[in-house]
Amino acid sequence: MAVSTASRLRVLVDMDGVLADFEGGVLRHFLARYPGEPHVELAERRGFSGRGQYRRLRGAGSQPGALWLTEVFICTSPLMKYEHCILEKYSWVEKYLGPKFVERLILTGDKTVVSADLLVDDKDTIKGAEPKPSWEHILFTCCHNKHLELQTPRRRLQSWADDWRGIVESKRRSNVEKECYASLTANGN
Ligand SMILES: Cc1cn([C@H]2C[C@H](OP(=O)(O)O)[C@@H](CO)O2)c(=O)[nH]c1=O
Ligand SMILES: [Mg+2]
Repeated sequence: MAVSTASRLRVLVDMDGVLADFEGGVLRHFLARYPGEPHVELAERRGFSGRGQYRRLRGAGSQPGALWLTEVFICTSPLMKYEHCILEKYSWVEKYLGPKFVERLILTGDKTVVSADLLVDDKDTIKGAEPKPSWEHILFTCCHNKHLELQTPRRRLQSWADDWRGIVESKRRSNVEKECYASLTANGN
């Protein structure tokens, strides 16, 4: 049976804050390096930039999810100070997800130009050169974004225990419906 292209789904999965416990790692590192210093508990984190919140305070790992989606790529941005982080990201993916996923690792400073159906990402606002990215952004809940109220129709994935299959399947259904509608209107029906 021929499979329509609309039923094939490409999902981009962010790395820090979604697959890797970025916030927990930063806090553990901070506590080890600056014992006794004021710090921000994960329950108190607000806003994407931890650095900003620490600045204000001073007056100034891992949780790989079970992924068996249609076509999954890891889509991650390197830090501006990229010397170590690029190698570390590749090593992390190989260690926790295996060599097959190394081939599916996309490092980009601009996720809006990557083409996919879904992007699961903990950053609340994702901007770039493409004003209308092809993907729907699914906000992955993280300590820094859990208090944000999303405007309809934006959707969240609370954790990997949440219903990611439901999100993937609803996207697939909507793609198939769009394709059917397009072919009906193209045929003058
Ligand atoms: C500075 C900063 C970076 N990051 C992550 C996001 C990017 O990875 P990712 O795209 O995998 O989420 C990377 C570069 O900014 O570091 C945070 O998650 N929080 C921060 O405060
Ligand atoms: Mg992230």
